[in-house]
Amino acid sequence: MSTRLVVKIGSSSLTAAEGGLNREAVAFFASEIADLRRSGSEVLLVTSGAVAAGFRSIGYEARPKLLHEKQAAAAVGQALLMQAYQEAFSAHGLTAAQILLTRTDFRSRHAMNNAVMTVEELLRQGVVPVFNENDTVSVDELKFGDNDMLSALVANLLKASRLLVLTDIDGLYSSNPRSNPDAVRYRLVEDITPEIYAIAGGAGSAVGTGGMRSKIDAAKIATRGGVPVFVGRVTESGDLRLAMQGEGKGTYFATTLSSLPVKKQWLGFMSTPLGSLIVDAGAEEALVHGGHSLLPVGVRDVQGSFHAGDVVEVLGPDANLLGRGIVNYDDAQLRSIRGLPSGEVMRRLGEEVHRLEVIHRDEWITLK
Ligand SMILES: Nc1ncnc2c1ncn2[C@@H]1O[C@H](COP(=O)(O)OP(=O)(O)O)[C@@H](O)[C@H]1O
Ligand SMILES: N[C@@H](CCC(=O)OP(=O)(O)O)C(=O)O
Repeated sequence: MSTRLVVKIGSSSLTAAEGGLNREAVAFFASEIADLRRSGSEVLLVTSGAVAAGFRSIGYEARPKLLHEKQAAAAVGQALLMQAYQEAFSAHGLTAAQILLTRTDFRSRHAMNNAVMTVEELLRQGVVPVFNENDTVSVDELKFGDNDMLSALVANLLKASRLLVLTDIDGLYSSNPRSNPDAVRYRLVEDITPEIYAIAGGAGSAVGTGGMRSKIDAAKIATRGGVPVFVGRVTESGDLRLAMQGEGKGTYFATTLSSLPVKKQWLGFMSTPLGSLIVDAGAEEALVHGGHSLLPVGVRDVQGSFHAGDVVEVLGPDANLLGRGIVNYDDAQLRSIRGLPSGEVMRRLGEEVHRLEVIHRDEWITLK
């Protein structure tokens, strides 16, 4: 199978702080991508820059902060962005396709599977899919977060060989090098620990959002789904190839995990939980380390209103998130049997019980 790469380019790499699209930068990245395509790699692009490219054209002096202003700027900037990509790719004989997504598009597994099939078809036809969040219609609670997150979800769903997150800095440093000149760079991160989170700070420029922290969030999700990640800088011809080959100017995040089935990706990262179950220490151990299903006896508390078949979050005794699963009981039913041994559950509910487990292990993903 050919190498499949997801390349994410941040606003800071495509636009100037005072706004407006840097067409030379777009042409440069298109030529780097075309080079990889020529050697047989499939490339999917996740691009930011719509808001930054558009705000000056409609008269704002700086990147707008209000939602409707950002949405207006994105409506203009996304068209400019795609026009620039179309031109830049066509100079290399390539066609670009625009895919704008919001989180609601992935609420149902059916819709998500359909989007995956469309992208697979574009790749079969040799097209470069270009993703961005559909900023003009998505509001905060419907957002993926930022494009670092979107790129991780795309990389997992399309089972990429590697995710390359391109930004204006050559990787993760021991603290933000903009404020600490003595900061040292990490070349390889094998495990994304709380210490790694602690050193990652916010955005470094007037156009970037999320900073290093959102790249670490994205790396965590991608590596969880079996996709290794590069976060760094690509400024000279050949840099993207080096980044793909493991010799780039940046930090590599390794993974030993294999790819997650699409159903579990949906469950973990796209679904909307409708309630929470608090479980005891024994159930935490069984779910997270034992690979077992959750039984009523381990459920301490039930929050929210849900039906059998809905997605719920599961929290440990300290209220820490353990994971998500598809629940086999309605919330009222579950309240009446929580903490009970299985024999007692059968006695009380009898024929009402379709599946004894509260969450079956096949319908569970650990997120701890
Ligand atoms: N520990 C760190 N190591 C490296 N960069 C960091 C760190 N903490 C914060 N940053 C900042 O993260 C910025 C990159 O994120 P961001 O501005 O959101 O870029 P993009 O637009 O490419 O997504 C860097 O320019 C840097 O200032
Ligand atoms: N979707 C937005 C970008 C959001 C975003 O994540 O930006 P960045 O941190 O520059 O990758 C846009 O196109 O302006």
